[in-house]
Amino acid sequence: MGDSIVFNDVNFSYHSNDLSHQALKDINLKIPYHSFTAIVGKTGSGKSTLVQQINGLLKPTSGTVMVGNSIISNKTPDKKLFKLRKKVGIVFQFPEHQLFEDTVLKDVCFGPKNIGYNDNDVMTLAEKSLQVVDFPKRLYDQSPFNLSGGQMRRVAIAGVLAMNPKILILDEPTAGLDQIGKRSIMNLIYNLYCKRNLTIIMVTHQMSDVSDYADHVIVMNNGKMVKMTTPRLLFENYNLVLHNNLRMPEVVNFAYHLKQNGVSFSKIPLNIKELTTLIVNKLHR
Ligand SMILES: Nc1ncnc2c1ncn2[C@@H]1O[C@H](COP(=O)(O)OP(=O)(O)OP(=O)(O)O)[C@@H](O)[C@H]1O
Repeated sequence: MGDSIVFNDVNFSYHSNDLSHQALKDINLKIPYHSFTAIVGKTGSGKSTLVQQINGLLKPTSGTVMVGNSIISNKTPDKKLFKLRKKVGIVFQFPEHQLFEDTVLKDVCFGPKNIGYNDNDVMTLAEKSLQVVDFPKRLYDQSPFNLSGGQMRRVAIAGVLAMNPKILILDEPTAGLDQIGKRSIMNLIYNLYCKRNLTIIMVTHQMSDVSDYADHVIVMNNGKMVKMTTPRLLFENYNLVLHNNLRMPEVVNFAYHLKQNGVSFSKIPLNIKELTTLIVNKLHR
């Protein structure tokens, strides 16, 4: 059985002497092994801060995070986190921030080399990972900074996969991509989830991705976890959606998915009901 992730009373402040501005407040949650968990919430609600606690990039100001048997607290020495970082890979919100070598191939080799694989294994792992993300061989010697947004995302994902993580964290993996690019990256992530037995944790503003791929969803607001639930139950609790994450494209997606999931509009307050009906009609025109 693989590792689950447990947060026990986690608080976090970027300025340890100023507890009036906590980025995370009293977080208690459990993410099961081999689940696909989406994290949603308004800008600044603490999503990125939350996921960075899982591989110890940020350590809780108080409380603990458990990943399997590994424990992360503010007392955990950095050298103890090395093993954990092999197990938990993060693809950051801006992939260009994690690419720094002068060619794609060197970039993907960096991770496995850094964690101690020998040169032959490094090359095998890097090439295999680039194949898995469907990255064209003719571009291996290109600078990663000359690539399109979608290709850069693929290289960043390959770089993390080359370290054979068990848990893959993706912070807004489709931000800034067009619809085709978004769909293709999401298909790739979902394939990895199914074929590699990974546990996936994905920060997203795309409600349709929550409904299409996730089996659990965490709603954050102002540093607190408002709810951990299933996408289905989230859709049924429209007020929860409304108060935590309302942006126009999401209303469209939610209206559409409410309809698809056969959720009764009678559960929705009248003004929202009118709005969603209007949008759904527009969608099907
Ligand atoms: N490096 C930092 N130093 C100080 N404060 C920070 C830092 N990074 C984030 N914060 C603050 O912590 C809080 C949570 O930020 P976080 O980036 O986790 O939110 P988020 O939900 O991921 O937002 P977004 O959707 O915009 O990515 C915000 O108030 C933010 O301003």
